[in-house]
Amino acid sequence: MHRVQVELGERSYPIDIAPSLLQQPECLLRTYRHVIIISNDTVAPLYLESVKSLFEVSQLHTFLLPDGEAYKTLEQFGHIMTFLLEHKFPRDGLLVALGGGVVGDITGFVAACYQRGADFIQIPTTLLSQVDSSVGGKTAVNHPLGKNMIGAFKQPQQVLIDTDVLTTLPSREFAAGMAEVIKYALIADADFFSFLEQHTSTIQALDSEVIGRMVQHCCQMKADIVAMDETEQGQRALLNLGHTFGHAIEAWLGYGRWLHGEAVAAGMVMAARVSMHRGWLTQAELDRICALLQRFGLPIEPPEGMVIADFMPFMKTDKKVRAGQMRFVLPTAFGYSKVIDDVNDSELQSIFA
Ligand SMILES: NC(=O)c1ccc[n+]([C@@H]2O[C@H](COP(=O)([O-])OP(=O)(O)OC[C@H]3O[C@@H](n4cnc5c(N)ncnc54)[C@H](O)[C@@H]3O)[C@@H](O)[C@H]2O)c1
Ligand SMILES: O=C(O)C(=O)C[C@@H](O)[C@H](O)[C@H](O)COP(=O)(O)O
Ligand SMILES: [Zn+2]
Repeated sequence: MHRVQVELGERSYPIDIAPSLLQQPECLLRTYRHVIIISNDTVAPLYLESVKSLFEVSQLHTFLLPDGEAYKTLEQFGHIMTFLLEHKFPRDGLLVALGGGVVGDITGFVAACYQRGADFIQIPTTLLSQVDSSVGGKTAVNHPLGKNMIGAFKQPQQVLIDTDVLTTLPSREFAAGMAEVIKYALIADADFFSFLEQHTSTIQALDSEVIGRMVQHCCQMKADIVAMDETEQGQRALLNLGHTFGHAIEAWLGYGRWLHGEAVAAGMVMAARVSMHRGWLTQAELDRICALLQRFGLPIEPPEGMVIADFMPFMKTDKKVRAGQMRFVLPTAFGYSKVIDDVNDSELQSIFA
């Protein structure tokens, strides 16, 4: 088993990573009298029984969301709240997020708000949620006018990552998770980029050892950044590489048309194009980024028909905007990124026209 610790003082917690972790009841840090598992109608038939058997409690209930990004909404948040109140869920109970990033983000937001704060644990079942969304405490729901616009920072009590669950994940979803994996390499780790290039086939074959190392590496990188800057006052914004463009794609298309990871992949290429325009990346480096994304079946262009003017309204209301100025995370060298605050409309027009 790999363990990564997120060091946040009294809000510190472990991330445990292992195959068959969900068969090991001793993986739970502490006991609760009342537990509510939140999942969806795709994941529950696969893993709900295993997760239920981890708990020995008098009160255990399950709430199932409809599946999909389109349901990461305030409306579903309201339905969960009603369910908790109807089941007299106490503030010292435990919420369990069993699913991908959609279930994790909405459950975390419920945990942040229910009676002003309840405990929750993350049991992420997609690659994307294992390497990214289950860690760091960003929780949210979407709004038609912007992605993750309503949310809170709320750290989980622990994160349980059973890498065996990836065997049932559709390949398109696995690829979407690889976009966030590649993101870590482009933020700060050129050696990790080479590792991913060298291990593409074993990763795609779900080699247990390679997947375990890769998930641990991403969780460690994210844990280190979050420990430095929990609420994104500075360095944490690096985790947003590709997201300023990517969130615009998701919102413009309508949530769920492109997967989050697909939008981030195309967004990272757009960010890399800005970097190349500024002389920070060579054409060969841009080609190398595109090649790796494409080997994992990810898009490297924005959706057909989406022009730079379509991005602008969303990018101008991105959460990173400060004093009215857009801020972008851009690679300033291969495997090294920075937050840049002097990109303007005309530069974007000239690159993407
Ligand atoms: N909080 C954060 O820091 C953070 C980070 C990255 C992404 N996100 C958010 O995460 C969301 C995307 O998460 P996602 O990519 O996990 O998508 P998702 O939660 O929609 O899950 C993807 C699909 O896979 C299914 N699924 C999940 N686990 C499965 C399994 N083991 N076997 C078979 N099917 C399975 C789901 O039911 C769903 O259909 C977005 O809303 C994004 O904004 C949040
Ligand atoms: O944890 C973070 O910080 C991230 O930015 C991780 C991203 O992969 C993730 O998609 C996050 O939800 C985006 O955050 P947002 O603040 O731009 O909504
Ligand atoms: Zn993301």
